[in-house]
Amino acid sequence: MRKITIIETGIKDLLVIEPKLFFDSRGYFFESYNKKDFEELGLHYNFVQDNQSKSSRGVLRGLHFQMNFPQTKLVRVLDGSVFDVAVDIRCGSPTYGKWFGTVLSADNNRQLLIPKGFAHGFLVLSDTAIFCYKCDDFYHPSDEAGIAWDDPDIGINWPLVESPILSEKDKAYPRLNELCRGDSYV
Ligand SMILES: Cc1cn([C@H]2C[C@H](O)[C@@H](COP(=O)(O)OP(=O)(O)O[C@H]3O[C@H](C)C(=O)[C@H](O)[C@H]3O)O2)c(=O)[nH]c1=O
Repeated sequence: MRKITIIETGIKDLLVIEPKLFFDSRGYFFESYNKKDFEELGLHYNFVQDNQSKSSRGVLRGLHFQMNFPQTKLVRVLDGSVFDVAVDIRCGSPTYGKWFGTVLSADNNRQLLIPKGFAHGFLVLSDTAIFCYKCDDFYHPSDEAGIAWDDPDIGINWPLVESPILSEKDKAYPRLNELCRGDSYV
């Protein structure tokens, strides 16, 4: 019995994944990742690194990607809720520059499968949020890159109630049109 449901996002390869929960008098159980289920759905990834971060309400982390060592990410929320966003920056993609956002929370247990070639970020909606994710390549600090969270050409509709809390690094990222012209990154 397959224990995940796939929800299309309108952007090729970017998928929302809903796990099947098993409830009983003690609470619930679900498999947060099963390689066999993924492979039966044609989703062939070899995740090599798990990450976890905790953030307060209003924190926005992103939009990040690794330039030469791009990572597929399978992201979810263990506690609280976030508005999670992925932007297609695959040069030449028919949905290049298109964004998709969805609420990931400890209540909906939804996950977002973000393939290589996307920039990723999230805004914390709850008092705090614990965010965790699997990556299919390792962290390469010198390879980190990013796009301005408020790039007007992308036009992400962040559910902001006030200015987000950003790292100095995230405040300084360029707009997408400064990154990619034609079929390659500049
Ligand atoms: C990403 C990463 C970071 N670090 C260290 C480097 C810094 O000393 C510290 C915080 O790093 P950073 O400010 O880049 O963390 P985030 O802002 O959460 O970055 C992540 O947030 C967005 C949403 C992503 O999708 C990326 O996975 C990642 O860029 O953790 C590591 O040691 N390993 C890692 O894989």
